[in-house]
Amino acid sequence: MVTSRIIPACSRRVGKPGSGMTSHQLLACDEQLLAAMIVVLMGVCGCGKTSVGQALAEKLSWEFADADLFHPDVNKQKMSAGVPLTDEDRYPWLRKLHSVIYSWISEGRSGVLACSALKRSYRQVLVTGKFPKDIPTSSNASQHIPEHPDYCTRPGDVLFIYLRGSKEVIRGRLESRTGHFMPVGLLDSQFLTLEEPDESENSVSVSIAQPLMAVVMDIYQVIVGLS
Ligand SMILES: Nc1ncnc2c1ncn2[C@@H]1O[C@H](COP(=O)(O)OP(=O)(O)OP(=O)(O)O)[C@@H](O)[C@H]1O
Ligand SMILES: O=C(O)[C@H](O)[C@@H](O)[C@H](O)[C@H](O)CO
Repeated sequence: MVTSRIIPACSRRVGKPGSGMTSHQLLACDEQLLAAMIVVLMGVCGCGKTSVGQALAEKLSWEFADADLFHPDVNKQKMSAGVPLTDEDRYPWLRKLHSVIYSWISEGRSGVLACSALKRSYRQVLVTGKFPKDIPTSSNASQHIPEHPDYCTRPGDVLFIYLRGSKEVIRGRLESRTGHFMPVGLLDSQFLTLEEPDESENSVSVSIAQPLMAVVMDIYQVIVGLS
Protein backbone atom coordinates (compact mmCIF):
# COMPACT_ATOMS: atom_id res chain seq x y z
CA MET A 1 0.00 0.00 0.00
CA VAL A 2 1.22 3.47 -0.86
CA THR A 3 0.77 5.62 2.20
CA SER A 4 2.44 8.89 1.47
CA ARG A 5 3.01 10.19 -1.96
CA ILE A 6 5.07 13.18 -2.92
CA ILE A 7 4.45 14.21 -6.49
CA PRO A 8 7.67 14.72 -8.44
CA ALA A 9 8.53 18.35 -9.13
CA CYS A 10 8.44 17.85 -12.85
CA SER A 11 5.57 16.03 -14.53
CA ARG A 12 6.63 13.83 -17.38
CA ARG A 13 5.62 11.15 -19.82
CA VAL A 14 7.53 7.93 -19.97
CA GLY A 15 7.36 4.88 -22.20
CA LYS A 16 3.93 3.38 -21.66
CA PRO A 17 4.43 0.12 -19.79
CA GLY A 18 3.27 -2.83 -21.85
CA SER A 19 3.25 -0.89 -25.11
CA GLY A 20 5.77 -3.31 -26.56
CA MET A 21 8.15 -0.50 -27.42
CA THR A 22 11.26 0.28 -25.48
CA SER A 23 11.50 3.71 -23.90
CA HIS A 24 14.32 4.40 -26.36
CA GLN A 25 12.01 3.72 -29.33
CA LEU A 26 9.29 5.82 -27.79
CA LEU A 27 11.74 8.63 -27.21
CA ALA A 28 12.64 8.52 -30.89
CA CYS A 29 8.91 8.86 -31.75
CA ASP A 30 8.36 12.01 -29.76
CA GLU A 31 11.35 13.60 -28.13
CA GLN A 32 9.28 16.49 -26.80
CA LEU A 33 6.91 14.36 -24.78
CA LEU A 34 8.87 11.34 -23.73
CA ALA A 35 11.85 11.17 -21.44
CA ALA A 36 13.74 8.52 -19.57
CA MET A 37 12.62 7.97 -16.01
CA ILE A 38 14.80 6.56 -13.29
CA VAL A 39 13.30 4.83 -10.27
CA VAL A 40 15.56 4.26 -7.28
CA LEU A 41 14.27 1.65 -4.84
CA MET A 42 15.74 2.64 -1.49
CA GLY A 43 15.72 1.49 2.10
CA VAL A 44 17.58 -0.57 4.64
CA CYS A 45 19.12 -3.96 3.95
CA GLY A 46 16.51 -6.65 3.43
CA CYS A 47 13.61 -4.30 2.61
CA GLY A 48 13.32 -5.92 -0.82
CA LYS A 49 15.19 -3.57 -3.16
CA THR A 50 16.69 -6.34 -5.28
CA SER A 51 13.66 -8.65 -5.39
CA VAL A 52 11.16 -5.87 -6.04
CA GLY A 53 13.52 -4.07 -8.42
CA GLN A 54 14.10 -7.09 -10.63
CA ALA A 55 10.39 -7.86 -10.87
CA LEU A 56 9.48 -4.22 -11.52
CA ALA A 57 12.12 -3.76 -14.21
CA GLU A 58 10.97 -6.95 -15.89
CA LYS A 59 7.35 -5.81 -15.85
CA LEU A 60 8.27 -2.44 -17.35
CA SER A 61 10.94 -3.80 -19.71
CA TRP A 62 13.29 -1.24 -18.20
CA GLU A 63 16.97 -1.48 -17.35
CA PHE A 64 17.87 -2.82 -13.91
CA ALA A 65 20.97 -2.35 -11.79
CA ASP A 66 21.71 -3.59 -8.29
CA ALA A 67 23.95 -1.21 -6.34
CA ASP A 68 25.46 -4.12 -4.43
CA LEU A 69 27.30 -5.13 -7.61
CA PHE A 70 29.07 -1.75 -7.65
CA HIS A 71 30.58 -1.95 -4.17
CA PRO A 72 34.36 -2.38 -4.12
CA ASP A 73 35.47 -5.61 -2.47
CA VAL A 74 36.71 -3.68 0.55
CA ASN A 75 33.18 -2.42 1.26
CA LYS A 76 31.71 -5.91 0.98
CA GLN A 77 34.42 -7.35 3.22
CA LYS A 78 33.67 -4.68 5.79
CA MET A 79 29.93 -5.38 5.77
CA SER A 80 30.52 -9.15 5.84
CA ALA A 81 32.61 -8.63 8.96
CA GLY A 82 29.69 -6.80 10.57
CA VAL A 83 31.17 -3.29 10.28
CA PRO A 84 28.84 -0.58 8.95
CA LEU A 85 30.03 1.52 6.03
CA THR A 86 30.92 5.17 6.60
CA ASP A 87 30.11 8.19 4.44
CA GLU A 88 33.62 7.96 3.00
CA ASP A 89 33.06 4.33 2.05
CA ARG A 90 29.79 5.16 0.38
CA TYR A 91 30.44 8.38 -1.56
CA PRO A 92 32.64 6.94 -4.37
CA TRP A 93 30.20 4.06 -4.71
CA LEU A 94 27.29 6.51 -4.99
CA ARG A 95 29.18 8.47 -7.61
CA LYS A 96 29.56 5.33 -9.71
CA LEU A 97 25.83 4.77 -9.39
CA HIS A 98 25.18 8.34 -10.49
CA SER A 99 27.14 7.50 -13.64
CA VAL A 100 24.81 4.55 -14.25
CA ILE A 101 21.78 6.81 -13.84
CA TYR A 102 23.30 9.49 -16.03
CA SER A 103 24.16 7.05 -18.82
CA TRP A 104 20.58 5.72 -18.83
CA ILE A 105 19.16 9.22 -19.01
CA SER A 106 21.55 10.44 -21.67
CA GLU A 107 20.66 7.45 -23.84
CA GLY A 108 16.92 7.86 -23.26
CA ARG A 109 16.62 4.58 -21.37
CA SER A 110 14.41 4.26 -18.32
CA GLY A 111 15.74 2.19 -15.46
CA VAL A 112 15.29 0.82 -11.98
CA LEU A 113 18.18 1.06 -9.53
CA ALA A 114 18.15 -0.92 -6.27
CA CYS A 115 20.23 1.18 -3.87
CA SER A 116 19.98 1.71 -0.11
CA ALA A 117 20.46 5.52 -0.48
CA LEU A 118 19.94 5.78 3.25
CA LYS A 119 20.74 9.46 3.80
CA ARG A 120 19.46 12.56 2.07
CA SER A 121 23.04 13.49 1.15
CA TYR A 122 23.50 10.09 -0.50
CA ARG A 123 20.40 10.65 -2.60
CA GLN A 124 21.78 14.01 -3.64
CA VAL A 125 24.99 12.36 -4.84
CA LEU A 126 22.92 9.89 -6.85
CA VAL A 127 20.95 12.69 -8.48
CA THR A 128 23.63 15.33 -8.97
CA GLY A 129 26.90 13.39 -9.02
CA LYS A 130 28.33 15.95 -6.63
CA PHE A 131 29.65 15.34 -3.16
CA PRO A 132 28.40 17.48 -0.29
CA LYS A 133 30.48 20.59 0.39
CA ASP A 134 31.44 19.46 3.88
CA ILE A 135 33.15 16.23 2.82
CA PRO A 136 36.68 16.18 4.31
CA THR A 137 39.34 17.04 1.72
CA SER A 138 41.44 14.14 2.96
CA SER A 139 38.69 11.68 2.25
CA ASN A 140 39.10 8.80 -0.15
CA ALA A 141 35.88 9.86 -1.76
CA SER A 142 37.14 13.24 -2.95
CA GLN A 143 40.61 11.97 -3.84
CA HIS A 144 39.72 9.09 -6.08
CA ILE A 145 36.94 10.42 -8.24
CA PRO A 146 37.10 13.84 -9.92
CA GLU A 147 34.12 16.18 -9.82
CA HIS A 148 32.12 16.61 -13.00
CA PRO A 149 30.53 20.06 -12.60
CA ASP A 150 28.07 19.74 -15.48
CA TYR A 151 27.41 16.09 -14.93
CA CYS A 152 23.98 16.24 -13.40
CA THR A 153 20.41 15.19 -14.03
CA ARG A 154 17.36 17.46 -14.20
CA PRO A 155 14.82 17.85 -11.40
CA GLY A 156 12.28 15.07 -11.66
CA ASP A 157 14.51 12.65 -13.58
CA VAL A 158 14.93 10.46 -10.52
CA LEU A 159 12.03 9.18 -8.45
CA PHE A 160 12.86 7.60 -5.09
CA ILE A 161 10.61 4.77 -3.95
CA TYR A 162 11.14 4.22 -0.25
CA LEU A 163 10.45 0.58 0.66
CA ARG A 164 9.13 1.09 4.18
CA GLY A 165 8.89 -1.70 6.70
CA SER A 166 9.30 -2.42 10.37
CA LYS A 167 12.54 -3.73 11.78
CA GLU A 168 10.73 -6.87 12.92
CA VAL A 169 9.42 -7.75 9.45
CA ILE A 170 12.74 -7.03 7.79
CA ARG A 171 14.73 -8.92 10.40
CA GLY A 172 12.54 -11.97 9.79
CA ARG A 173 13.17 -11.80 6.05
CA LEU A 174 16.92 -11.38 6.52
CA GLU A 175 17.04 -14.35 8.87
CA SER A 176 15.43 -16.50 6.16
CA ARG A 177 17.68 -15.20 3.38
CA THR A 178 20.67 -17.33 2.42
CA GLY A 179 23.82 -16.75 0.39
CA HIS A 180 24.13 -13.00 0.94
CA PHE A 181 27.14 -11.16 2.39
CA MET A 182 25.07 -8.77 4.53
CA PRO A 183 24.75 -9.98 8.15
CA VAL A 184 21.47 -9.48 10.02
CA GLY A 185 23.53 -7.82 12.75
CA LEU A 186 23.91 -4.69 10.62
CA LEU A 187 20.18 -4.03 10.49
CA ASP A 188 20.20 -1.81 13.59
CA SER A 189 22.90 0.43 12.13
CA GLN A 190 21.01 0.64 8.84
CA PHE A 191 17.94 1.96 10.69
CA LEU A 192 20.11 4.38 12.69
CA THR A 193 21.62 5.75 9.48
CA LEU A 194 18.32 5.91 7.60
CA GLU A 195 16.88 9.34 6.86
CA GLU A 196 13.46 8.76 5.40
CA PRO A 197 12.81 10.94 2.33
CA ASP A 198 10.57 13.94 2.97
CA GLU A 199 8.34 16.26 0.92
CA SER A 200 11.29 18.09 -0.58
CA GLU A 201 12.48 14.99 -2.44
CA ASN A 202 10.83 13.28 -5.40
CA SER A 203 9.67 10.33 -3.41
CA VAL A 204 6.92 7.86 -2.76
CA SER A 205 6.69 5.58 0.25
CA VAL A 206 5.46 2.03 -0.27
CA SER A 207 4.71 -0.51 2.44
CA ILE A 208 6.58 -3.78 2.14
CA ALA A 209 4.24 -5.55 4.60
CA GLN A 210 2.52 -7.30 1.73
CA PRO A 211 3.44 -9.97 -0.82
CA LEU A 212 6.24 -9.16 -3.23
CA MET A 213 4.04 -8.75 -6.30
CA ALA A 214 1.69 -6.43 -4.40
CA VAL A 215 4.65 -4.17 -3.65
CA VAL A 216 5.63 -4.30 -7.32
CA MET A 217 2.08 -3.42 -8.40
CA ASP A 218 1.89 -0.46 -5.99
CA ILE A 219 5.03 0.98 -7.56
CA TYR A 220 3.86 0.14 -11.07
CA GLN A 221 0.65 2.10 -10.48
CA VAL A 222 2.63 5.11 -9.30
CA ILE A 223 4.75 5.01 -12.45
CA VAL A 224 1.75 4.57 -14.74
CA GLY A 225 0.15 7.52 -12.97
CA LEU A 226 3.11 9.69 -13.90
CA SER A 227 3.10 8.72 -17.55
N1 LIG B 1 7.32 -8.45 -0.05
C1 LIG B 1 8.05 -9.49 0.33
N2 LIG B 1 7.45 -10.51 0.98
C2 LIG B 1 8.18 -11.57 1.43
N3 LIG B 1 9.51 -11.70 1.25
C3 LIG B 1 10.16 -10.70 0.63
C4 LIG B 1 9.46 -9.57 0.13
N4 LIG B 1 10.37 -8.75 -0.45
C5 LIG B 1 11.56 -9.37 -0.33
N5 LIG B 1 11.45 -10.53 0.31
C6 LIG B 1 12.54 -11.45 0.69
O1 LIG B 1 13.27 -10.75 1.68
C7 LIG B 1 14.66 -10.98 1.52
C8 LIG B 1 15.37 -9.65 1.33
O2 LIG B 1 15.01 -9.13 0.06
P1 LIG B 1 16.10 -8.49 -0.87
O3 LIG B 1 17.34 -9.29 -0.87
O4 LIG B 1 15.46 -8.21 -2.17
O5 LIG B 1 16.33 -7.13 -0.07
P2 LIG B 1 17.40 -5.98 -0.34
O6 LIG B 1 16.80 -4.71 0.13
O7 LIG B 1 17.86 -6.03 -1.76
O8 LIG B 1 18.56 -6.41 0.61
P3 LIG B 1 20.09 -5.92 0.63
O9 LIG B 1 20.09 -4.44 0.76
O10 LIG B 1 20.67 -6.57 1.83
O11 LIG B 1 20.72 -6.39 -0.65
C9 LIG B 1 14.82 -11.91 0.33
O12 LIG B 1 14.97 -13.22 0.81
C10 LIG B 1 13.50 -11.75 -0.42
O13 LIG B 1 13.14 -12.93 -1.11
O1 LIG C 1 24.57 1.69 2.30
C1 LIG C 1 24.86 0.60 2.73
O2 LIG C 1 25.11 0.34 3.90
C2 LIG C 1 24.91 -0.55 1.76
O3 LIG C 1 24.43 -0.26 0.51
C3 LIG C 1 24.09 -1.65 2.27
O4 LIG C 1 22.75 -1.23 2.26
C4 LIG C 1 24.33 -2.90 1.49
O5 LIG C 1 24.82 -2.66 0.19
C5 LIG C 1 23.16 -3.75 1.33
O6 LIG C 1 22.14 -3.54 2.22
C6 LIG C 1 23.63 -5.16 1.41
O7 LIG C 1 23.06 -5.82 0.43
